Amino acid sequence: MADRVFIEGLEVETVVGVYDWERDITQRLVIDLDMDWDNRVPGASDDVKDALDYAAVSDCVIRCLQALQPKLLEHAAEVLAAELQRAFGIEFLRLSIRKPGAVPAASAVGVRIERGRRL
Ligand SMILES: Nc1nc2c(c(=O)[nH]1)N=C([C@H](O)[C@@H](O)CO)CN2
Repeated sequence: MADRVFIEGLEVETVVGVYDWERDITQRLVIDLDMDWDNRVPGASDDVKDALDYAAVSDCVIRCLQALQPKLLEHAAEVLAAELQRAFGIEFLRLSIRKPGAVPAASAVGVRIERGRRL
């Protein structure tokens, strides 16, 4: 299945980081998601109930990360991937989390994972 629903550059402000000083502030994370979904069904019905609703997924990402307040980006990615697969029935997804301010000499650092089985 080559069909996807994607979200790029979703910005989430949350407590994140391993150091003590990071637990007292919020920082910006930037999320990219690429999710397998059979778009032929909503393509035929023109009904959002058949679609993977990118607005609902975006809300879920923001709520999940703000509740989790992770130390590591790896933990954030793992929990987020599992929650999105469970809540929306996504079989396979690619997820990256960037932390733009973390290494001043780099424009961004982060993690990227793939979870699930391709459709
Ligand atoms: N692989 C990782 N390395 C580091 C992480 C992380 O989440 N994953 N986090 C930090 C600190 O929180 C850093 O971002 C503070 O600037 C260091 N390395």
